[in-house]
Amino acid sequence: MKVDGRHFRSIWLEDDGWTVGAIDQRRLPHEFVVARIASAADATEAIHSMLVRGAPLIGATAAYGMALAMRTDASDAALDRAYAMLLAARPTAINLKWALDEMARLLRPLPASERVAAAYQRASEIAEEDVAINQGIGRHGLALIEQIAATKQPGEPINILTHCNAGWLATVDWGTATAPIYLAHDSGLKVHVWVDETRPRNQGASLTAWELGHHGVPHTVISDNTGGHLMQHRMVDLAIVGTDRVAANGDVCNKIGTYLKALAAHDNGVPFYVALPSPTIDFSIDDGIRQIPIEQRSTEEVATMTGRTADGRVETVRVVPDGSPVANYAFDVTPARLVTGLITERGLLRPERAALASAFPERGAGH
Ligand SMILES: CSC[C@@H](O)[C@@H](O)C(=O)COP(=O)(O)O
Repeated sequence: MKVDGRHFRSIWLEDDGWTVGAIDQRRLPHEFVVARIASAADATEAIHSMLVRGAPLIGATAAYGMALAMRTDASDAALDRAYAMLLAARPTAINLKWALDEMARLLRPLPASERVAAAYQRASEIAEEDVAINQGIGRHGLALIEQIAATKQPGEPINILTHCNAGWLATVDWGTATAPIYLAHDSGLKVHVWVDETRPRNQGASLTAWELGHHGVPHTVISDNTGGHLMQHRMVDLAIVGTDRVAANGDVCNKIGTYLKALAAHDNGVPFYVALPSPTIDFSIDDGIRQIPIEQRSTEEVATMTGRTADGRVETVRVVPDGSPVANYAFDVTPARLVTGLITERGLLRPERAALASAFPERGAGH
């Protein structure tokens, strides 16, 4: 997508043909800084520190991380070490394991002399596939938005609520939840997005609002507790969120607070859709609530807030009294029964195993 007239993806191979560039998402929206990833350790740290974040982008970064590892040492032992190190970078987004498994399955049978070129090739394909998948999600989600648009009076906006950042910054390009929104906006539909701020790291306020603003999509940032009120007053036509892992039974894991939005949507008859690329499906588990590992992050994220002062300095301040215990659960799981539908690259699906398995037969059970 465009930033100040220049086309950017969230991650790319640099012109030198081996280092990887990425937008440092920890610095947005205050500063636009490009980071250089030059080793598997750099890639691991980029994922762990949330320089890059969002399930599909974590997967693409890990794939490039494997390629960087092979460039240094293409032995079996180095492959195993890089796999284990990258896998441990973050626990919840299954795209990380999916991408590492893709790389390992390809590289293990090859002689060491062929591994570097093959790894870079597959990592670039994974990135390109993500872009194509998101465009597919966009087309199917656009049809949904068009249906709602047909029920509106001329000039009346379609109000879409989203949580966290499932935009182009969370993927290689386009985003998952935002792909239908960008296509709808670009096709001339009058969309307006309610952007949940998404404490504690404020991915909505810092990243989604930044993206939508740069693309000219009308939006309003709201505190995380506002969605229920808006839904009661018919101010939300549709909710679309992203996800970090969908269990085979259709349970959806996403950024903390998603479950509460789904409950409010259910109570108010608001359609609640989840946009996902197929690598986000974990066919190996059947109970998202009990089986998906929920990342617990530093309590500092809850106890502090970072922002820009009036004179332009970026500062972090404490908002919790010294001595008060703090907990920081980063994700929650929305049960499939609260999900109206899944927007995938192969169309809208019911959140259940049979629908997922028949849409993605090549994934089989457990892959
Ligand atoms: C297309 S991204 C979907 C999810 O990964 C996104 O909504 C989310 O929860 C990201 O969490 P984050 O902790 O910022 O990596």
